[in-house]
Amino acid sequence: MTSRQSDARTLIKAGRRTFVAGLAYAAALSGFITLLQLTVPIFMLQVHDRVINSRSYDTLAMLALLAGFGLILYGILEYIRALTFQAMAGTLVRRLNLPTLEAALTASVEGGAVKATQVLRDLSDLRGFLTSSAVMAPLEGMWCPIFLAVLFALHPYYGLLAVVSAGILVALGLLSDMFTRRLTKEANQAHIENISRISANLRYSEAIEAMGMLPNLARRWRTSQVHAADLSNMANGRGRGMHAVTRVLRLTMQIGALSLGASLVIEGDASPGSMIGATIIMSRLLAPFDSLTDNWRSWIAASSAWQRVRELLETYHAHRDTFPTPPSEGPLEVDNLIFIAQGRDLAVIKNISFRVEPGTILGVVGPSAAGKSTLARLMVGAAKPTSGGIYLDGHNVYLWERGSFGEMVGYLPQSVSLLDGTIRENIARMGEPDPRAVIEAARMAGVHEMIGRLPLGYDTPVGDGRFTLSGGQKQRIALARALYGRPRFLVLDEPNANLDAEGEAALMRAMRAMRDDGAIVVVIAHRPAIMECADKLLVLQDGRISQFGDRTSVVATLTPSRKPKLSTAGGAA
Ligand SMILES: Nc1ncnc2c1ncn2[C@@H]1O[C@H](COP(=O)(O)OP(=O)(O)OP(=O)(O)O)[C@@H](O)[C@H]1O
Repeated sequence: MTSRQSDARTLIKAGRRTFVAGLAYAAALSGFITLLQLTVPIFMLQVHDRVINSRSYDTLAMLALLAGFGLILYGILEYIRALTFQAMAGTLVRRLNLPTLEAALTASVEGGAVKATQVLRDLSDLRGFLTSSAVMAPLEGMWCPIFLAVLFALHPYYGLLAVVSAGILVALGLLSDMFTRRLTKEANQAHIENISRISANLRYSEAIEAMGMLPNLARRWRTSQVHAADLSNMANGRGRGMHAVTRVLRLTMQIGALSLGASLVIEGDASPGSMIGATIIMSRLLAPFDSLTDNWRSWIAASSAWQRVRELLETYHAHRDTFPTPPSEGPLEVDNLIFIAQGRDLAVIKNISFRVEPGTILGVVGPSAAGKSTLARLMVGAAKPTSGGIYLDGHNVYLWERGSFGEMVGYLPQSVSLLDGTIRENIARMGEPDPRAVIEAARMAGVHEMIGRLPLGYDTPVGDGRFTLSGGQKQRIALARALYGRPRFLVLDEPNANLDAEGEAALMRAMRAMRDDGAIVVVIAHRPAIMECADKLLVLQDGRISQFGDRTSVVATLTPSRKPKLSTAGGAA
């Protein structure tokens, strides 16, 4: 068992414990609530059998007082039970929120974005379920024997009728479940996949719009939607049918109870009061069975949601250090690093090792699909090495506590996306912005003046889906975000892809300033000009290091016959 799994299991166990403890407490409360539900039938029984016969107002007043007290207590306990579930839902979601979000992030990095979105939805559905009436239904059902005991005490026939009726309703519930369970599950799954697929596609709305792909997408979506709707309709149809049968039977049973009571009264075997009381108790007893199937379905849906949360946590819960580590002042060491992507056989990074001292700019070049971006992701701990490791001052970057690691690291990914917030918030990495540090980072990225020219300046809202900035502007703001707080370790993946000459010059100035400050700067680029400021060059080819050393000596060893293969390195020459 890996540590990642054991950590996730502790979390899952804690979640289950919270649920079971809350359920046990609520079950005990439900016992008292069930007893107090007898208030009205017992009151009616007493009024019929005592007050009407004795014509005593005193007795009526006393009974009304006792019943009032019982009902107030009932209301209070109901309220406490609802609060218990609310607290349980709150605790469960609070405990799982961050780990689930972290696991969802890891899943997204590893290509499981659709699954991740669904699970975040599942967590919120679980919260809804835990505060719904469906979760209470079995608790109420488990105290049914109290009602049964009272019915048997009133007359054995009432008890027998109740047992038979409850048995029939349970059998109907099971039958209904048997008819609908598989269909409901398939319909839910189809619906989830549908929504996830279309929301994933909507992120590429510009390409869809520009190339007129909507009709094709709509056709595909409609086909899968019709399939999901068919399954859902079939399951609902069967469920509703069974529900109608159950309801009719339940009402018939109540009529049966009243008829039985009437014949017992006629025979002199029971009092009229007991007839009224028994009918009410009978209806209370059978009421939960009415929505047995609906509640059952909610439980199934909740258990599937929990299953998905569990799976995500077990598969993607990243085991990292929880103690902050001080910023590194030491070298970057890559040690026998191998990376095999999930579900792939072939390694993307094939056993590479190198070392870079502080105060160095390392340029990484190589042909397309050589593994450069993967190496960048591994360096910043966004991907987990399959074996070997990457160390900063001797500490494993993947295991590093994320908060302290983030303070020390600047990363500009290949595909830049700004988060939903203002420019100021984005540069400050969505934390509390330090105005001086924000402006310093923006100046270093050469973007301060450009931001100043925007109508709302640093308060301009940006993020996916907002079209306020050009590609180059976004890239420079993302560069400022990477430079924020003068990180000791800077990884820039294609930072000049969208930059003009002025932007590129600012970028090189920033890289040199960081290097002179003692930082390690790793830069991946296809456009060669930027490699002029590199101290060392690493040529990556098919996941292996083909050259590594001082820029001048690496460039010198690149023979003309090899240059075309390494267009960027060749350019650097
Ligand atoms: N998570 C992953 N799952 C599957 N394949 C992956 C994953 N990460 C990387 N790869 C594969 O590894 C190879 C290298 O990808 P990478 O993005 O690192 O190349 P690159 O050198 O940065 O290329 P480019 O210069 O075109 O950006 C590609 O074939 C890619 O499909």
